[in-house]
Amino acid sequence: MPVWWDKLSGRTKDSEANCLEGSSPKNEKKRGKGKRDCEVKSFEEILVLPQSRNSPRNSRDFSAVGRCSGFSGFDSASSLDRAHPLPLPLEPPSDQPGPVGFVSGSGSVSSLSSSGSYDDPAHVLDQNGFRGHVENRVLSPLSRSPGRGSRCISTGTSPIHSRTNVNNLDCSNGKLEDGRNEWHKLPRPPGSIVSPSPSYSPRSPGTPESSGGISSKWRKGKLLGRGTFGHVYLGFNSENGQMCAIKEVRVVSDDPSSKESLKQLNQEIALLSRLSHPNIVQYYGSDLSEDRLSVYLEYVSGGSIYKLLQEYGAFAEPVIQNYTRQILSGLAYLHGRNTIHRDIKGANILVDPNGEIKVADFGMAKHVWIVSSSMLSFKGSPYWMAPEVVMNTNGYSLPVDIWSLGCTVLEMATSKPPWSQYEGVAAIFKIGNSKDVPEIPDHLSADAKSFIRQCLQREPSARPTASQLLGHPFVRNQSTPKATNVNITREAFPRAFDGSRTPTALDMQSSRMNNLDQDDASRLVGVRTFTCPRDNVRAIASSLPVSPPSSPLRRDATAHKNFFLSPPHPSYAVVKSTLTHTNNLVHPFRPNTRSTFDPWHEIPLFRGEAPVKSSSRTLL
Ligand SMILES: Nc1ncnc2c1ncn2[C@@H]1O[C@H](COP(=O)(O)OP(=O)(O)OP(=O)(O)O)[C@@H](O)[C@H]1O
Repeated sequence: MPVWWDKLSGRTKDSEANCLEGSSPKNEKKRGKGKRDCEVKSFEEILVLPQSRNSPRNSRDFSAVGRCSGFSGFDSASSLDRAHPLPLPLEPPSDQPGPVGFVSGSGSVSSLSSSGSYDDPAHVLDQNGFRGHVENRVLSPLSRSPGRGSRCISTGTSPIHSRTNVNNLDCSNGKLEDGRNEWHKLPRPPGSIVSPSPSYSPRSPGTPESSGGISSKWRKGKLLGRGTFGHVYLGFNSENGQMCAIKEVRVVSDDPSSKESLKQLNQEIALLSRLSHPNIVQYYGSDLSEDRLSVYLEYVSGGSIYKLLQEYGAFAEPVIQNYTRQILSGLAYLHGRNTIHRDIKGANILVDPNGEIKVADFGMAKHVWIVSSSMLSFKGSPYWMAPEVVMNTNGYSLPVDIWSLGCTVLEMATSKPPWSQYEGVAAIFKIGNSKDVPEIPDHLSADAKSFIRQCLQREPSARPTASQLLGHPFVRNQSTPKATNVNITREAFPRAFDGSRTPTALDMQSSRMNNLDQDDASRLVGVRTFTCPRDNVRAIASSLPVSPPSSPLRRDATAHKNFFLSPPHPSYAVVKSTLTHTNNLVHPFRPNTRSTFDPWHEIPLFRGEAPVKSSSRTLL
């Protein structure tokens, strides 16, 4: 559980106990005083409280208003805008890397409803049936120990195990003070991460724990970059020499843009805290201090693809192949967890000095959620945006990332995103209203062209999935041991690795290519004559997080639209029908099948297939 959680939730033994006894309406009626104690304030309520009364600028005061174990969201008025409760990451028992603790007894799922988290797409069961960080709250022994009037026995020698840091998950032995075993072990969900604390690094085993809370472990260093939602600094742990990236958003109680930034960062935490993959930037932990929310992330020192392109120009094809394969690998993992990134572009893909790719910036990411009604918002960066996002007719789903990947491959090949010859608004209409696909440069190999064409199919259902694309010859024909990554990357960007230039992060700020500028915004607002996507463009203008925080696009970001998602990606159905017609094939998308059939050879195989009908609707 992050250090700040208790600050926010203001747990007391009594209130916690009442909360943990279950918060079903039935129980709440029974509990009387307990109900009052357990009353959950939305984060919005917390943020708008007058300074004189429980000022949120003072973290102690958060505790006075944020009772129990959660809050219902930043904007309780809108189910779409309902924020994710800040996640409660778990520290893995040091001696038990596999299983996680499970709280038995009264720390029931029903207590979770008080946080409103059931309404939250990021808290639904993933395809493996695991509940992500909602369950973390249940799983954490600490989430209930205070409420039971007991505290955990600390077995660690580090001050991290002190009582003041109970929320740092010090109950690794699963025992309460009185020696009772209060939790039992469950198998860890596949792909789940149970220890997103900064001291945990899956690729740096044996990292010693440091004293104090999460924030006290890290000293803030130089500015690495600025994003739409805050600043990113280098963090250094002077006890163990480890580095991290600290993404910070300021908490300003009555500032809507601060609220939006917090919401966005909160969403990023919610998703990232459940992910662990070599090609996805690793989440370490988070902390809410008096006036800012900080997220601790794996530090990726090479900068983004966008930045490398700005500095060194277009990449050679082997580099593109290598990076693309790694991005795909990250996407396949993400999509396998029904999560859409929604903002794949060079600026959000980081490269480490070994040439290892890390997909970053999950502020836009969403869990695909099957529900009876749905709402989607326009999100993404215009030049990388899939047509279905612009058109907003049938909703969208995982294939939007595949389109954006195609755009990113073009970006790597030309150092510019597709449609870059058009102004932002014109590009949006080009994407949404025309039948054109971006130009593919002649100098690319046939495999590269074929790969890009596959990604940039206007019909989302025709786009192969990330897993399928991993079998495409463009990325399949690589041997990519780590050393190869290093060599390819060193060769392509010698100065990035010889110390002759340390790229500054400030020059990473968004360019016109990445973001609509203010002029674009005014023009967007003024658009009246377009027929088809006019409403969509308006919605984009008001909800796209593609402009600087000061832009009216950001300040007036209120519009969201209701619509239903496309049916599930039907590529597998297409494959199935293909198999019916081509007897021998076992799996046409994997190399070395019995047939010599190459699914990537020609596109028409995927064309003209009607989407599989589905009655389910998906919420983003
Ligand atoms: N893990 C990291 N390691 C190193 N640098 C990072 C890391 N995360 C972010 N940065 C730097 O900070 C910059 C801004 O980060 P990021 O894009 O995540 O912020 P954001 O507010 O979410 O941005 P956006 O405007 O794209 O939504 C990046 O371009 C990069 O230079």
